[in-house]
Amino acid sequence: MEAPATLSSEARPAKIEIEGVSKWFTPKRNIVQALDNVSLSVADGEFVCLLGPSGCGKSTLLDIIAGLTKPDQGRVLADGKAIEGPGRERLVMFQESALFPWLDAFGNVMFGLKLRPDLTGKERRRIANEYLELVGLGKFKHAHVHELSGGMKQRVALARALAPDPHVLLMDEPFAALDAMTRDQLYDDIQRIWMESRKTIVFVTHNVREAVCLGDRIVLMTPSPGRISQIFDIPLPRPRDINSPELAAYSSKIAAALKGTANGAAFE
Ligand SMILES: Nc1ncnc2c1ncn2[C@@H]1O[C@H](COP(=O)(O)OP(=O)(O)OP(=O)(O)O)[C@@H](O)[C@H]1O
Repeated sequence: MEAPATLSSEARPAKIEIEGVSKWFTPKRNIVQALDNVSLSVADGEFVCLLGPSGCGKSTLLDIIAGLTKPDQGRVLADGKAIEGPGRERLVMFQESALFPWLDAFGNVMFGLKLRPDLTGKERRRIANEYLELVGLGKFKHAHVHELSGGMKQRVALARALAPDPHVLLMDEPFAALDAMTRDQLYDDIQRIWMESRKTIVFVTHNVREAVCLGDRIVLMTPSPGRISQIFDIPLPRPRDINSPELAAYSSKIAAALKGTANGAAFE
């Protein structure tokens, strides 16, 4: 099950190449090393989960891929070019949906489409409708944010992130604040959408089962400083059922590996 980083992605071209990335923060005159010499290649169309305890640098790494934060050492390439800043080809979806409360669902997705000035207004409206249908919210396009459940808000956020057609979708614990039933439904949806679109997805989580349900590979990270400790291939067929015994078997192996890391006991 365990595989070196280079093996599983060698057949496909690399979409994202993280090369020797280190990052330090200096809060209140302390020095925190968030990432230490992290290297990882993510293949085109691959679904990679970054898994690890709080503080191991998952979000920092995602922000660096997004171009929101710069590494202090090393570099990240997207399609062979150094990432200089955020761009519409790499969009982030966060734990909190960050929707605009004064807009309805349709308006929020249309806002995301401002990143596509190449499209006409008519095309943007068609695409916004298409993505709201894709996430199962066609009937709620005129619902305002306060009328939507937590799961529906995350669906709108997903439609908003997908509609501009990014090459890479970066997801930072997008389902962590949702109840288990809503999450299970979203696991089905995100797998269906990924299988249809074959976007490259980098997904941050501290939930082992979630990572096994979604990832082609799971990148296990350890804190202080943030490093990659192991990479697991998950060759289970899709769509995967988070409650299946096969998935539970993988989860328990990975959870055991986590127990060997600092704070490993804190994992679900
Ligand atoms: N802007 C910042 N200023 C100071 N320290 C930071 C900043 N961002 C992150 N850190 C520190 O860097 C380390 C890695 O943080 P990061 O948020 O990337 O970890 P994480 O694995 O995503 O954690 P969590 O699962 O809790 O979100 C932590 O020690 C954190 O306190």
